Amino acid sequence: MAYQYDLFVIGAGSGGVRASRVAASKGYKVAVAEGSALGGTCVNIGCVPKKLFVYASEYGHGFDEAAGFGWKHEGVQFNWSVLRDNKTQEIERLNGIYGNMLGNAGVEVISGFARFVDAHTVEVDGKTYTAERILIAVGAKPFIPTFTGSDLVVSSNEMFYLESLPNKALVVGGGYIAVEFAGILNGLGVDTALAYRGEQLLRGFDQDVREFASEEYKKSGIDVRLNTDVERIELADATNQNGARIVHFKDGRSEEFGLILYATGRVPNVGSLALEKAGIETGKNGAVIVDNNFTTSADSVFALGDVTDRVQLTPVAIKEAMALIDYWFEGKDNNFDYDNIPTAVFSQPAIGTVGLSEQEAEARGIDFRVYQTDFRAMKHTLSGGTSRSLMKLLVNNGNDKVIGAHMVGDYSGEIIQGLGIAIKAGATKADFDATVGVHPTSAEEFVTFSAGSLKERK
Ligand SMILES: Cc1cc2nc3c(=O)[nH]c(=O)nc-3n(C[C@H](O)[C@H](O)[C@H](O)COP(=O)(O)OP(=O)(O)OC[C@H]3O[C@@H](n4cnc5c(N)ncnc54)[C@H](O)[C@@H]3O)c2cc1C
Ligand SMILES: NC(=O)c1ccc[n+]([C@@H]2O[C@H](COP(=O)([O-])OP(=O)(O)OC[C@H]3O[C@@H](n4cnc5c(N)ncnc54)[C@H](O)[C@@H]3O)[C@@H](O)[C@H]2O)c1
Repeated sequence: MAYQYDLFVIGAGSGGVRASRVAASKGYKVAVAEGSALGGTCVNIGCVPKKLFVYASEYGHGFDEAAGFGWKHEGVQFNWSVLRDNKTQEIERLNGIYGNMLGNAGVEVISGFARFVDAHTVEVDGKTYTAERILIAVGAKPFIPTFTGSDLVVSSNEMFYLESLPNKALVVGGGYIAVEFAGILNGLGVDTALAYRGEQLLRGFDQDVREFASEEYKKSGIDVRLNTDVERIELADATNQNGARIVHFKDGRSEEFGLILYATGRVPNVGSLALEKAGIETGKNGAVIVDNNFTTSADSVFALGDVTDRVQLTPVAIKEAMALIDYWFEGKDNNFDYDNIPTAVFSQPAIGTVGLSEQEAEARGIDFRVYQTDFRAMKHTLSGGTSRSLMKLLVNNGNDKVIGAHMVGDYSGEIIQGLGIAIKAGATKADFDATVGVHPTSAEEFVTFSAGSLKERK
């Protein structure tokens, strides 16, 4: 049977854009349907605008820190609408670049939300399209638990377009988005509380990193409240939908906030796809189940990125797209390696991490040692700031290979990328020791760890 397209991609986000662009450049006839803005979550309501907000909020501390270096600042003011609108302008510029990139590659962009008709056919706004292969790259959407007053909170989606900044905000959650936005709000001068229902923030990260980061967030001015859960929320004035909210916590306390952000996870965005029409199986939270070649239970349908709910990161979605391209064009069987993915949390201070945490290494039964240090970064000797940095290296005693690197402190995200290469390449502690440090930096600590920094493990 002749199909209209070799490939129809649903969703022009991180994974979908890469897959459609490269497939088209290799000769496939490709269409991509996008119901919202080109570039997906990362470009529009994720990584990029978030990082711009982080830069903006870092100035908040920067002005104070500059005094110790001789700068005098008076009458410094922050204007939210300038930041928000400049950010939106930049994002629109990027949307245009994505449109050009797809157009230049020969990809047909179809505006609208797609849904399945069968395993080779999709429908967008009443029009049907057939394709030999269909790729689901629809990403994820915020999950907010349902409770009394849950309609009075916002998700990260809305944070990028707020009419105004509140005086006082509550962020609920303990993952990437919660700590990043708590840092942004705090840096922009909002009185910020971060409430997490568990014992410690950032589940899944190294325990020392979690504890250290949590303390640093407190020092930076965030009111971190652990073991804190919300019971219900109501309007302070029932006639003012946009006014203050009263949060009733489960411990009986109540408090007023101008804004409540729920950052309680993201779930696959499959609701309107009619996956059952194509016989596509889903798992927990609706995640599309795929095999190691990103093939769903329907042979002609593939899925990657956040919709598969494995590792929700842009570079992972992009690498998965490239692996799928290799499978389609080179017949290469995939064994995508989800180990040793470097990642950064753009909180303030930032966290960079790659490889195993101490707890993961223990769970795997590895015989390993840990080098660890924490110190006041040179900048803060004059800034008056009390923040400290943490660095940690895990080394396998069996073969001397570095199996994990973790950092909390300025530039962690930048520093961890290089360490990711070293660990991926199988570098040993001896390789790290043989590397000349860059002085004076924080990063040089990673190549100067000596026996004196060995951590006593229980
Ligand atoms: C606030 C925030 C900050 C983040 N920061 C980072 C970061 O710093 N670093 C990082 O690596 N990752 C970050 N992420 C995660 C990153 O954005 C995602 O992992 C990444 O975008 C996933 O790519 P994807 O291709 O799977 O989906 P997406 O980029 O989400 O793209 C999916 C696209 O599909 C479209 N779509 C959905 N349904 C349909 C349909 N039926 N028809 C047509 N189109 C449809 C959507 O509109 C969207 O454009 C962040 C996420 C958030 C929310
Ligand atoms: N810098 C980055 O690379 C970056 C930044 C943002 C997001 N992301 C990606 O997006 C994903 C989603 O981010 P996220 O922060 O929304 O999710 P997350 O899974 O990292 O964190 C969700 C948090 O919400 C808590 N939670 C869940 N249900 C709850 C409930 N009912 N009540 C209270 N708390 C609840 C969880 O315990 C957890 O702490 C991340 O896992 C990450 O992969 C990456």
